Amino acid sequence: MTDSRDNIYATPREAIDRFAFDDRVAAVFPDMIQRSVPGYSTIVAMTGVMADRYAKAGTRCYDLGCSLGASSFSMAQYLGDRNCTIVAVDNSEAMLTRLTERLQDFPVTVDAVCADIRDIAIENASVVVLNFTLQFLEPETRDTLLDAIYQGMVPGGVLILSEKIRFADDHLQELNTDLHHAFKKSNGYSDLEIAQKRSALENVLQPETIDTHEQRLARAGFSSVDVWFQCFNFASLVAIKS
Ligand SMILES: Nc1ncnc2c1ncn2[C@@H]1O[C@H](C[S@+](CC[C@H]([NH3+])C(=O)[O-])CC(=O)[O-])[C@@H](O)[C@H]1O
Ligand SMILES: O=C(O)C(=O)Cc1ccccc1
Repeated sequence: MTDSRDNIYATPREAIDRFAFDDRVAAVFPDMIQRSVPGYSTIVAMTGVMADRYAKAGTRCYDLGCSLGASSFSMAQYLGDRNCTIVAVDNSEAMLTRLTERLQDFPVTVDAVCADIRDIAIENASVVVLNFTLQFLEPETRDTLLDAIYQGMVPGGVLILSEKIRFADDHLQELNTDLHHAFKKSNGYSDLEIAQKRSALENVLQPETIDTHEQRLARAGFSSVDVWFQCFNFASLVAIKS
């Protein structure tokens, strides 16, 4: 299957609707995320490498906010012969429908669940992946989710948390926002597309600082926390439950 090119924001609009993971977005999602998130393919590929190290036989590996399952597919490459269940969760029906189609010819079983990640039980987890999902939750609900994830993990398990981040320092915030836009331009997005999508994401994607993430992870109980990847205003953290 060839992926369709994202031109959702290419033509001028009178009013910009709030960004939503609807059918139009799901149809172009692989192209959209690849051209919008610096380091996306590295983060997805290393999610598999880390799952290989941490996934314990007989446990579950959760992909929370899985979209079309990129992180699940990456983990499955390594866990094929291990007795692990991959649970992929997303509350967008458009994403889940497409994910289910993709799973038809896939040799590894992935349980695809259409639900809000705040409403599911997280149990017996050795790997939990939150790749660019927490940023879409209302900030006041993030602590409770992280607490539930920690409680549902086995000792020695890993959480991979990837996010768009903001900077407390105004100069760094401006610099990294500009560099991110330059990255998008170099990938073929016009100034209009960048500006219109930025409006659509206003109050929908709410980035936090790395400090805020690290403090929340520590409060939840994670013992070792590290930023293992960062490019401009995108970062990925690893957190271990001891
Ligand atoms: N409350 C929620 N419950 C469930 N899903 C949610 C919720 N809120 C948002 N989502 C889902 O989280 C996903 C975020 S995209 C993840 C990319 C993927 N991880 C990837 O590595 O390719 C990141 C991005 O678009 O920047 C979407 O599919 C939403 O429907
Ligand atoms: O495109 C952007 O500006 C982003 O911040 C990343 C993104 C990628 C895919 C969907 C929503 C946001």
